[in-house]
Amino acid sequence: MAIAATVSAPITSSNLRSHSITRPSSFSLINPFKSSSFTKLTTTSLIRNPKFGFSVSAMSVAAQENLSQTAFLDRRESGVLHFVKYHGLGNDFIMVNNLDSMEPKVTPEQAVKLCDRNFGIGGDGIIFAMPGSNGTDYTMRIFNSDGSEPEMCGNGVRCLAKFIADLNNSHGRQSFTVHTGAGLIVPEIQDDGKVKVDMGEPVLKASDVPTKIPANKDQSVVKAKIEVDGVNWNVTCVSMGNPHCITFGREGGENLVVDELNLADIGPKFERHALFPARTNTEFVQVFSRSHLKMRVWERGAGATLACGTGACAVAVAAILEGRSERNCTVDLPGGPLVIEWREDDNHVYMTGPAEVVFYGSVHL
Ligand SMILES: N[C@H](CCC[C@H](N)C(=O)O)C(=O)O
Repeated sequence: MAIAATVSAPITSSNLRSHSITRPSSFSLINPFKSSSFTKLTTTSLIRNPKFGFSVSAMSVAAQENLSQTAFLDRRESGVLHFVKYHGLGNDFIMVNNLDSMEPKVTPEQAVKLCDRNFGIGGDGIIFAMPGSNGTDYTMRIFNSDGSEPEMCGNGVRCLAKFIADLNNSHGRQSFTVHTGAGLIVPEIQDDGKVKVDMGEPVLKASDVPTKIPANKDQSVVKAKIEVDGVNWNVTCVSMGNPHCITFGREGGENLVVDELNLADIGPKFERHALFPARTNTEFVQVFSRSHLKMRVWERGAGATLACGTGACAVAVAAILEGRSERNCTVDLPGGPLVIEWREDDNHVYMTGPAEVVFYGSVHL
């Protein structure tokens, strides 16, 4: 599959005029950053744009049309995938409008190539907005950047909510019901543009996480000990639809200083540990106070990411189970903070955070 990505950055007609034409090309560019309307650029040449360090292509500006910014996603050219890039605190996804089918438009093998940050678009995963099922508004499926398919993605479902609003050209407070591998998930776009997500109930039963770590009397794994590469770690295991192994430190050691960890070394050893039959996401946590935690994450199927929404939820649950945190807390991730609440009355976990569009583009599959 040859990927020839056309990428549009925050460009305006002014900075297009200011650059010399370098070589001909023939692909269409989307300028989604016009405030109220959609300007379709047709191109016959490539313009090098030193301001953004990569090429944009534009030759003439077609008449402005009052279409949604994502109208180009409706264009159908065989072998071309139109997408929108979103991120949630730097955990970034290629978003695909898959509303016309329950079959993903991209295979797991293609997802690996598209997520490659040198030879593809780049991303921690690719997310498909699909028709609803079991009475929900939508369905979300996701492929990790290694091509594996997880059950759920917290940052991703916030991005999905904003993507759907974009597709519908709808604004303001709105919520959707989304069917996922973790069951029903309900994201709500708030007045300030952040997204609050009802992430459902955490799963604590060891065999459902799943983990083979010997469980407590109540079938959960809380403050258990596992040996990883000759070191004993204290861990608590939680599923948010996907498996999470949370550690606040080594056995007998002081509290973790997470910035000192070599994630690339220790992360894969947890991810592929024999005690996690479906592999696991692993969160390393530092406690600042009973309402303020800091974490780094090595994600199953994606490696070290800047943020993990299900991971932040699992961390809050583990901290509460270990008596380290209140039910409302802020979890600092490398990409920014998430606000998490594990509500006693419905046992649901709620996560609030941002989701931002980065660019629109099209690639030849
Ligand atoms: N890599 C994860 C899925 C993405 C989770 C993360 N990005 C989030 O925001 O929850 C897994 O295989 O379970």
